Amino acid sequence: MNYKKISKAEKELFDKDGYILVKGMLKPDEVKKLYAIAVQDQVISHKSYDRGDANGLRTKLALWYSLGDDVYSLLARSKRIVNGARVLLGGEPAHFHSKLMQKEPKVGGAWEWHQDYGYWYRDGFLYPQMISVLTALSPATKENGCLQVLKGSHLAGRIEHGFSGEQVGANQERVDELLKQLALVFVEMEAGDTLFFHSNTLHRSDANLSDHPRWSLISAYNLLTNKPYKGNYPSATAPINCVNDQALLESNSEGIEEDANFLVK
Ligand SMILES: O=C(O)CCC(=O)C(=O)O
Ligand SMILES: [Fe+2]
Repeated sequence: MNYKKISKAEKELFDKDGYILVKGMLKPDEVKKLYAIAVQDQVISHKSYDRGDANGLRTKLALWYSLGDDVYSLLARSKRIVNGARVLLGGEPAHFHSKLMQKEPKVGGAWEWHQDYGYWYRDGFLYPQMISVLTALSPATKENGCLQVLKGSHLAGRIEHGFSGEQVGANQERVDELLKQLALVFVEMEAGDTLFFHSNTLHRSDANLSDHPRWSLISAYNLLTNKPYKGNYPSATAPINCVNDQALLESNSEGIEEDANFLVK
């Protein structure tokens, strides 16, 4: 089977726009398997916490640091994803964390405009040499609150972030100015598509008021040399133990282990 590979042209686009969308990164069988496991995964379910938005709507998420042999981690460790991170970061990546986002019908909350580096700066990463890799496990549309990105906003550098309810958001005055100049793109995705975006790319999403869930897996990578100077994030300071792209389909894992190092809220 041939799997997608990030090309030089995609890297150039990423450098210019701050993101690239890779259609069909996962084969239909793979995303079907991943989603079926995710929705019945009791460990994910009880390790999840929620984040409220300004209207009190809540998105559930489970976040863990070190990668194991569960199917989600196998995707985050797969050659195609790690190689994508390597090409786009321009060097050897390490894995910071992965999270399973569960934006349920009618209740899934909105996310304020932010840069992921707005958070990670506080976690002790000195450089924005970091990337988010979001794979849609179910279709993402305008109706169910797909991700929105401001094209080219990564070139603005890190923007000041402050608390906005339970979330951390980018300075609104700057966001408003950038909104006048840059294209706002609704990133609609089919299940199995993957979006790579720069850690300084401004993004947000609307609440999911539709009848359809929006689930996604987001893995964050840093350049291995960009180790955090504080905190305890073992996987962010070590090379990734990569697996072949076939590993996901070959795995017998039923879900994530109870003792994975989850973020506990
Ligand atoms: O998937 C979303 O709607 C936004 C999530 C996000 O940006 C984040 O968790 O940093
Ligand atoms: Fe984000």
